[in-house]
Amino acid sequence: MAAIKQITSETICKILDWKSVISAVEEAMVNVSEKRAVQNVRSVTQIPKTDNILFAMPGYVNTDKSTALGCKLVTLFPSNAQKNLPSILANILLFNENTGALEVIMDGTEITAWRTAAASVVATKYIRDVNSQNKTLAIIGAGTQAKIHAIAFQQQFKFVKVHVWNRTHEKAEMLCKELQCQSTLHGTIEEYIPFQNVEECVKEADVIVTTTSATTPLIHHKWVKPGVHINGKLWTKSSKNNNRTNSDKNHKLDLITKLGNSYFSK
Ligand SMILES: NC(=O)C1=CN([C@@H]2O[C@H](COP(=O)(O)OP(=O)(O)OC[C@H]3O[C@@H](n4cnc5c(N)ncnc54)[C@H](O)[C@@H]3O)[C@@H](O)[C@H]2O)C=CC1
Ligand SMILES: O=C(O)C1=NCCCC1
Repeated sequence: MAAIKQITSETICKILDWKSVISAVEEAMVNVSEKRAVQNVRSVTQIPKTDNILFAMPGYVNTDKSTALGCKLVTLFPSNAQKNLPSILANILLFNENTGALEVIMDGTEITAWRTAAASVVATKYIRDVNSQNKTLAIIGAGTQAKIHAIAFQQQFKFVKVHVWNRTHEKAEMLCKELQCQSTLHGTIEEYIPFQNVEECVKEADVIVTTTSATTPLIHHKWVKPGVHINGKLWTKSSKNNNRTNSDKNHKLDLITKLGNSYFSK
């Protein structure tokens, strides 16, 4: 049996670039839709009496360009934040499609983070008229997904303002400072603004990304502009809270399009 190849996070980080990742994610979505890829529903193993979860995410793709059989194994340990570790850690296993032998184990944490933001970019690209309308992006949260969404969205769309709200305001301030420094270094002119209040953060937004682990809604539909595009990035035990927005009988959020985890309201 051939030796199993191991690809570390250092190597993965050197390889990833936004143009390739966004185009690969878009291609993967098309392959799933056109049945060139098999993507079964992930299995969820929760460790009893904890919030800790192991997800198994298998997949197979067969196109003119490539064939691959793989499985991503992801852990979600929410209390890792207090240990200075990412709450989501992932590894990806690739198998020989003729023999089933394991050939590659690669770090999947960065790939998962980039893939998730790239999926939001693709959804936003198709649902919004990105060039003429997207002036303000609002990000709810200031963790891993908040930062990577800010980077991916600015790479693709160049919003003039990026608003950030987080439960702990200092973290929103820190993220804005970090992103502002990076944009200054790159000579771009966008403004990163931390908000104390969620309503103020989202009310002018053309696109919203929710990136928290909150289990109750944080945004009320009455606060958002007509036509706003909302990307909901999350995992909860209760799928009914999955878009982290609120609506009631009199003011219904009208979901006219759903693509992956993304919603558009009119
Ligand atoms: N990191 C990744 O690669 C992926 C993450 N996700 C999902 O995205 C969401 C965020 O993940 P990460 O950014 O990795 O986590 P993180 O641990 O880096 O950040 C979590 C964020 O949620 C906020 N938060 C937690 N509980 C809250 C509450 N009750 N109310 C308001 N805010 C609260 C924190 O302040 C922080 O901003 C999670 O639901 C996760 O399952 C989904 C796919 C991939
Ligand atoms: O890879 C993904 O997609 C994940 N979604 C929810 C949390 C675990 C990873």
